[in-house]
Amino acid sequence: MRIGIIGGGAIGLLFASHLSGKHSVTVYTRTVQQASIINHEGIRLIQEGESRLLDCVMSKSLDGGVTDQDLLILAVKQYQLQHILPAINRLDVPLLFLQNGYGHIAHLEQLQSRAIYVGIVEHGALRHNANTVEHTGLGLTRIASFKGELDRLSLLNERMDGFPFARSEDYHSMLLDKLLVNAVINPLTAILQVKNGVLITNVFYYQLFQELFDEISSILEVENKAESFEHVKTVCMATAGNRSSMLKDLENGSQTEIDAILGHILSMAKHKGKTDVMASSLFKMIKGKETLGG
Ligand SMILES: NC(=O)C1=CN([C@@H]2O[C@H](COP(=O)(O)OP(=O)(O)OC[C@H]3O[C@@H](n4cnc5c(N)ncnc54)[C@H](OP(=O)(O)O)[C@@H]3O)[C@@H](O)[C@H]2O)C=CC1
Ligand SMILES: CC(C)(CO)C(=O)C(=O)O
Repeated sequence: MRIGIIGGGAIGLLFASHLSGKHSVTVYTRTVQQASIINHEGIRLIQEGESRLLDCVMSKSLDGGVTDQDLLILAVKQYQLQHILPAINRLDVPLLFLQNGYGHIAHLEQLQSRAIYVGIVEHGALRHNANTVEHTGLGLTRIASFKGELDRLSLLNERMDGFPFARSEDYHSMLLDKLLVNAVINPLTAILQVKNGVLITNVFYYQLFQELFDEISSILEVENKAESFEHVKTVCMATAGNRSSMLKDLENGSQTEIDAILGHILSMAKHKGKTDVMASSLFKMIKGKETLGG
């Protein structure tokens, strides 16, 4: 299968390196320079302390347009999507969106593709440079259909050791589960400047963690709060040594995905007339830090 991946960041390079074993992969980058590096030097994948060079991945700048793909994977940050949409909105190619949060869903209706899938990535990935990515945490990618038959997505039927895919029947609840995890862990770790696990081990931070979960789960009208709390806590403990993506973004002086995460929750709270004191305060704190450059 010909697979195009838009975005040569951590997730784009991770997917390119794992999928290139069985597929013909093209990475569409923002800059001509990155495409040239990938074409000349390949992609280096670091995993479990070993480094592998994948030299069969092609790369092009997205400015040249997308041609002849059987599947197009969107691996840019949620706030970067608006610049990509003009390049894909008339394509009739199956599309797979991998963004965190829920903000991208609003864009999907306007696309002409008859098959649109959304995924949540439970792997950890860190980009070291233009063509090197480290697979920092082995997980899986869950995929659900936004539009079109999920059965037609052949990736779901492939056995790929170390890089599994799983189907979800309901995109809304799949994205909300991940949204809840990111909405509780990411802003708290980013503001308190701690690794994920400290939210559980520090008694005072753990109280904040519980209170924020309570507020957000009420806004999202989560049905089984006890089970959902355990899930968020389990993810937090399983990723105890991680610096969350929001903390890393602030440390790097990059824009965060706060709009797609807490921003979406705040609009739901407003719409439903729910209390959002903590979420609203954290939103403003992150925005303030972004404005100061991290
Ligand atoms: N990293 C992780 O471990 C995980 C990430 N995710 C989610 O996956 C998504 C992607 O994250 P991640 O890969 O970490 O982000 P990165 O910032 O590492 O990568 C985004 C990439 O998109 C590229 N890009 C931006 N604009 C364009 C454009 N106009 N045309 C082509 N490429 C463009 C950027 O290019 P440039 O560098 O040149 O600006 C960058 O390489 C996010 O929503 C994130 O939340 C989910 C789970 C885990
Ligand atoms: C699950 C978690 C919180 C892991 O760090 C994550 O997805 C992130 O940092 O964005």
